[in-house]
Amino acid sequence: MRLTRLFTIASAVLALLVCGMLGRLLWGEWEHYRAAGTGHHTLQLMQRAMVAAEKLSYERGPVNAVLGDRMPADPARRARLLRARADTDLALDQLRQDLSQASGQPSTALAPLYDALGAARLTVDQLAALPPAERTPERLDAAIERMFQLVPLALNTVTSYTRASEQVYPRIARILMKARLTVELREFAGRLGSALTVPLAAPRPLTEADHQRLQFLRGRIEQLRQLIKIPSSDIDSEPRVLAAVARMDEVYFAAGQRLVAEVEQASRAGRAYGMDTGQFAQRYVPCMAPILALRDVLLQEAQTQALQDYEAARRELVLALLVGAAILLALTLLLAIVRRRVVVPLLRATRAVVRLGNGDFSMPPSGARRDDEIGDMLRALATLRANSMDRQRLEQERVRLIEELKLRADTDYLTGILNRRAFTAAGNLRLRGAREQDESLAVILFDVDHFKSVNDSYGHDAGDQVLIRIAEVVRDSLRDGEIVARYGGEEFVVMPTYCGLEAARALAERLRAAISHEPLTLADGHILRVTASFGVAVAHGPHAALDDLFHAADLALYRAKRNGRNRVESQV
Ligand SMILES: Nc1nc2c(ncn2[C@@H]2O[C@H](COP(=O)(O)OP(=O)(O)OP(=O)(O)O)[C@@H](O)[C@H]2O)c(=O)[nH]1
Repeated sequence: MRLTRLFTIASAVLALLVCGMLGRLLWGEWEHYRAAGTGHHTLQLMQRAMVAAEKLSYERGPVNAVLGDRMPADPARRARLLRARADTDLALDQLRQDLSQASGQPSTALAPLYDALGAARLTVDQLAALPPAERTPERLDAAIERMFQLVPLALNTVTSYTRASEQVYPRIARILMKARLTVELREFAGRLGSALTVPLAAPRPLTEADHQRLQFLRGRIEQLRQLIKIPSSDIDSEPRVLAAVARMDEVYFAAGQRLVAEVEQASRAGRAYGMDTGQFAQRYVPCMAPILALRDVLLQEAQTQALQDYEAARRELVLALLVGAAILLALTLLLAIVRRRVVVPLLRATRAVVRLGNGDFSMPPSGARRDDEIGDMLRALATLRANSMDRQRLEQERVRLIEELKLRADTDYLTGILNRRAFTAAGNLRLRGAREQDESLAVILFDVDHFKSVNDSYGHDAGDQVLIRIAEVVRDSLRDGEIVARYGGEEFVVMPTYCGLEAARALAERLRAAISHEPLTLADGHILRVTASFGVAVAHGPHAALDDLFHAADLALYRAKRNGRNRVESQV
């Protein structure tokens, strides 16, 4: 797998793993934050439901007062009942609104309670409209029982929300439990007061059943009191909570219970009660207020803790977001650095090595100044490149020298045209071609006339200049395929392309004329004119040999010399 691909896949896998991990972490924190928000809201709902239950309990006091009223009815008692009902309705409406808001649609959770409340109020109103004599104990019991049934309906709502809050806030579950117990305590305290409604309204002495009922309710109330007092969390030792509990003991369990005991004692002694239902309620109901005050203190503590949890969850979510963003940023930076500092230089180095292997030095390795392992590698690569370039240069020099040597082996050192060895080789090749193609091959041998006198008169260097110039003149006069060589001393040989004797003679004549007409200017300014004598020979047929051809040309040249020089002779 290519390194870039491997790096891309590794980066993607790493990024996925980190994102997954961060996603899981953030999701957990988000859930915690959302649950804390929902739980906080639920706690508020629970508080509302408790208030509604309390108002329903409270409404029974004015109901008892109205039911125990004589004729004509006391307008103050009526007005208090209407106020109590309005308070209950307001509390229920607020609870209904909050429930609707929480579920996002109109809530029907309180429908059974509303129905029962409407029916109970109707029963109370119908009974209150009757003359006191017709308000029989059975009718009064039935009306009060209907009112009793309302509180459990409201408390069901309280109970379900208490559980919901406890799930989100296990830490404050014990506080909520105690708040719930105070609501129950208030309810049973209310029932204790209501148990005296009928005897006070009649008025009549308490029956044995009344006593038993009072005994049962007192037992339940004492049980709830003990449960509330059991230390279960740090909150129990909070000064505010301790003060609220002491106030409840002092007001309800001392003054409130004493009032109930007074009625009981009066009944046992056969004395008049000295108060009717309304007067009793007026004294008894305020005694229950500290129970609700304790509930409110506990709920406030629960709210405070829930708010702290909500804030803590929010802080943790923000912190997790920041940490997540920092991790992603660090990972991105790390991958970018690894890519820039390791992967890219490695790829460039690889490309440079591959090019070096192919003899291409056009890509110098960059970053060799780096002070790390990659820098070491790039420096080694630069050294390798320099060495390879040196080696290539040496190799080219060697090839050039070999070619030069080869050229020198084939070239005459003075004139630069072919030497005798190279001409013999070329001549033999061409002779073989002539034999194969059944062609004629000619040789023109010529020799500078009286050359010794040139040397003698102007010096050996001047003689050399003459030889160089004659070679130039002849070379310039030849066409492609016609070869000229220095055969030795002042003797030259020309081999035309395949041709017969006449064509060779014509060429020899042209060369002779070119040499004789060319004025030769020496280095010292002297102008010379030299001539040359030419011998031409032609070979043909399967048995033609180069030596024979030269020999024949040499004989013709000899004849040209003998016949006066500066002329062309051919074999006979
Ligand atoms: N400067 C110079 N002279 C050379 C070279 N090779 C041969 N010679 C001279 O060429 C002369 C040839 O002289 P000869 O063989 O007597 O012939 P010639 O004087 O040309 O007279 P003919 O050939 O009969 O016309 C000699 O003096 C050689 O020394 C050379 O490379 N350079």
